[in-house]
Amino acid sequence: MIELEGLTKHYGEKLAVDHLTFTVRPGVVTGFLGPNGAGKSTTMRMMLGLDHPSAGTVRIDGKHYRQLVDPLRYIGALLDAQAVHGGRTAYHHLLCLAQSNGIPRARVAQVLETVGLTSVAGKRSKGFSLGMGQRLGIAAALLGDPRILMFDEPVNGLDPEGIHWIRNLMKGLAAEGRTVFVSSHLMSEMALTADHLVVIGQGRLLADTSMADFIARNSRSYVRVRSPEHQRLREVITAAGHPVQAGPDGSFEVDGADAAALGELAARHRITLHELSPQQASLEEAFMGLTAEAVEYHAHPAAPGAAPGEPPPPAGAGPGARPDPAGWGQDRRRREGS
Ligand SMILES: Nc1ncnc2c1ncn2[C@@H]1O[C@H](COP(=O)(O)OP(=O)(O)OP(=O)(O)O)[C@@H](O)[C@H]1O
Repeated sequence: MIELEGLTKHYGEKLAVDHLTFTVRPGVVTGFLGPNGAGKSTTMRMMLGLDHPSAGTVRIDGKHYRQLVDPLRYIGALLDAQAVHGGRTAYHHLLCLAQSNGIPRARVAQVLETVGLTSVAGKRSKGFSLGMGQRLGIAAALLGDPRILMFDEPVNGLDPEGIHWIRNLMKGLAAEGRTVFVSSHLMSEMALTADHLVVIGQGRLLADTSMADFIARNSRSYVRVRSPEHQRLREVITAAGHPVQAGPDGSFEVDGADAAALGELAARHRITLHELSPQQASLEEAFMGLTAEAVEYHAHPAAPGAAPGEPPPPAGAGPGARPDPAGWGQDRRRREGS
């Protein structure tokens, strides 16, 4: 278990991490999300004792990182896969780590096998591809057989087979009762891997909840219906008190309704349905809805006729305004009355 209490980090004037309090629990994969510059890497570095907090504490199974004897046996991490002594072979890189952390030599061959690098164990890592470097970093994280694992962008540079492999690896580690904390910008992958999410923006905690709850809270869910008796169905649904909006291809969308109840309503009025499908946003859409205001670095479409290098208009103003994806951030704010 990892417990953060009021964790804060200033870099000069910059408040990179702002009073973060949350707990990463064992037995599930916890995803760590936030826009670029939100403070994820800084938080992870402080969790590993690599950066000193300006305030607050981190406890690893109840202890501060510096109190851990042979820390690789408690917590394994992949932070910067390129931070490897490139002149050493993969085997020697891992052997040095094992020897300096009291880990038996036999473990080196085991983790090389786990990550699929046995055949290149004798090669210098400076010749490794991005994906091989990533696998070597993961091997180092697994070396001490730790109860807690932390991965910063682990699928960077991995091909689809590699992405599939790391997804199953993380799920398997969590199923063994380990604590798995992982950051990624790849939302589709995170949606398949994580059970729980911690989301930060501009250093502050925005959400700490299950994947299903996060999507339900931060996006619009509705039922799409389609019928050859379009107008009659619309009248029946409206009369039942459900607001209706036009959808694509002659369908319409009913907010806040249950698909089964709508199907029964149509059946009672002997109306044929061609479609009755509950719709829910993806994790990516929910994430963008929640973090729209916490995004630090925006891309702006080039204004027609703008000279190269001309500064873009401010976010939220004029033709260069950043679109709120499907207005979901607004929907949420309206629901919450803010
Ligand atoms: N050593 C440093 N000195 C000064 N500012 C820093 C330093 N490290 C990070 N920052 C700033 O702190 C903020 C948080 O950075 P951090 O790298 O933790 O964000 P992140 O969420 O990991 O971003 P990304 O998704 O882009 O990797 C950023 O504004 C960054 O510029």
